[in-house]
Amino acid sequence: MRPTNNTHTVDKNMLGVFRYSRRAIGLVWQTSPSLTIGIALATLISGLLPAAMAYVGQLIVDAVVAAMQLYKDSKTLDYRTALNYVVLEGILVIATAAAQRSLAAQQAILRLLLGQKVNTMILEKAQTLSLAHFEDSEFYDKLIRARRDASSRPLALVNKTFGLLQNAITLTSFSILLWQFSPWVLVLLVAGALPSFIAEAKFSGDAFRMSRWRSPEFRHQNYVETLLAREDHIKEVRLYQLGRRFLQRYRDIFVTIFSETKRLILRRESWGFALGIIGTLVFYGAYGWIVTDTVKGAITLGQMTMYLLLFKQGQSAVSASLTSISGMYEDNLYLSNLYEYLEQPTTKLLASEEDDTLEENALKNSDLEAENRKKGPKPNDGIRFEGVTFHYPGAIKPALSNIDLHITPGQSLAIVGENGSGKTTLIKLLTRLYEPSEGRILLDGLDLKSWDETALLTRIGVIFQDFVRYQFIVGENIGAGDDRRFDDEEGWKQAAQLGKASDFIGDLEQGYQTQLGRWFKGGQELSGGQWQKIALARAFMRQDADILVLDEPTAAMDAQAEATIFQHFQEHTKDKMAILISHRFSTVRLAHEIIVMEHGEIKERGTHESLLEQKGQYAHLFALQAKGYR
Ligand SMILES: Nc1ncnc2c1ncn2[C@@H]1O[C@H](COP(=O)(O)OP(=O)(O)OP(=O)(O)O)[C@@H](O)[C@H]1O
Repeated sequence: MRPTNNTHTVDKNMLGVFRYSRRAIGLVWQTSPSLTIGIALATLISGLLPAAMAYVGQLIVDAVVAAMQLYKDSKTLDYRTALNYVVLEGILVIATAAAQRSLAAQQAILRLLLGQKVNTMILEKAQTLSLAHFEDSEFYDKLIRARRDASSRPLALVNKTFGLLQNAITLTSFSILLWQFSPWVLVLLVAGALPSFIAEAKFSGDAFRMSRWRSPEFRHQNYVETLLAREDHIKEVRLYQLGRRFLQRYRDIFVTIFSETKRLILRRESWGFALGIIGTLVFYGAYGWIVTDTVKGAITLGQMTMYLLLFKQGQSAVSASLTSISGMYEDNLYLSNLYEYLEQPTTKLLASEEDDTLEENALKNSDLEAENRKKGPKPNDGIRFEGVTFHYPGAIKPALSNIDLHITPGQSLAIVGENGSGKTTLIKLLTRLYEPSEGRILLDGLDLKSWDETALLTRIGVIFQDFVRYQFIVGENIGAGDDRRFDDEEGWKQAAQLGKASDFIGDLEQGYQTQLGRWFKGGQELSGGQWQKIALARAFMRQDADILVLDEPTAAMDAQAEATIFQHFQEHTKDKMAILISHRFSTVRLAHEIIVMEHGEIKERGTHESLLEQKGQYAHLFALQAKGYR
């Protein structure tokens, strides 16, 4: 993956380090205005106190020198002034500690709140993205990168911005004091720091860009880690004795990432050292200058103490600023990545220009009433596929070509075909997970893309072959079929009855309250067939849905159980549309209409009897399977 343009822009423009600071501060402000103000105040106080302490230090030394002189001249002992200053400095030290502790506490609290906020934003955005986004590996990398460090980076950027501000305040107050010595000292202070600043900014940019290019490798390594350590993978990895091979792969990926990272670290540190020396030399040159001026009597001993302190602290403030800047650069690039993800355009499924019929154009007008999108102009017309062709993003061959279909309420359709013939893809288009590349799909006479999403989805109940096994309690696994009745215990029971799951649920010690899966304490694992019954019950939970789709969720059951379930399913979906994908002809034959798919096209269609008469592919496969059962 190559760096994007905006990382180049940041690279070219040194002020780029502040690019996202405003947004990060905005984000922090939204999270907690009071904490933001608290942090700003604590920062300001921490910034001013060092200069005040240095100044009091000068007053102490000068008071001591004056008191010594007084004692020498008149034998009068008066150390009250000096001691008062000592007390004052003690108070300032306590104030500094208070400001720093309060800063640390507020930052820690804010980190928790901000982490939660940014993660929620990332997850909310994920809900608006299409399935294609998740299948796109580059986009997936973006998502992973955005989630990694989500809790720390924005706050780190704010802390560093404030830290930089604090150092700027400190350095400005130092400058005011140093100005009295000589304006040239200030020029030296800035000039000495410049080379290191440039080097830091450059290397931080390099480090981030490298982590960006390396993102696929990191993801690969994470994946191998999952294979080696996750409960659902370990079984197969053990039995096939793949552990050693995968571990080697894990190490190999590290080696590729490591050598380049190591080179960068070494380069960064050696340049940092070399350029840092220039800064140190300049500082100590000025140091010498102050010492000689004191010896010559141009400044007092107290002033010398103060200037030396200012110089020493100035040096650390400058190096702290450099560290902040280099860190900020990385944080900024992280934020650019976060915003790139958050600003990813989401596909709008409404109105495309090229639709033909007048009726459609009228419907797809921009002022199309929201109500019109909740029902079609021809109720009970059912589902129509009209010349539907579909290419997966990046695929050369279409997964579906030129599909025409019509299913009316009360009808059931079975889809058969070899693996990869396009059966699941057809369902993905029907459920609007993807849009057709050509042609259109209508429900009750209205194009799917014009339908209001919620209105459309409440009409469809689907159980895919890779349905989700929620690591929740049994009841919630069923309730998930209808969000409005998620906790409806009566509803769970009825649906479980229809899905033939109630018997085995009754045998579970805690019935519907049994925790499922192994992820959480006390969880109970189910057999493949039992999970499928739970999934079926979930489909039955969706009472308002009049399009029900079963994409092979019964494959782990025996043929008899599958046929009984489908029969049962049809009885309870009398005026609904039922679509079944199955490789079992004993079930398929029960459907009103059957289509046979091959390479994304419909090869044969008809009832079981008419297809047998055609003596085509269907008849051939049916005979083969029947022979197997005999
Ligand atoms: N997300 C995807 N991205 C790209 N190509 C895909 C994707 N999903 C499926 N395909 C391809 O589309 C074609 C149709 O796949 P589909 O899943 O619809 O087949 P199917 O008939 O349901 O197969 P099976 O009986 O094995 O479930 C296959 O060639 C497959 O490789």
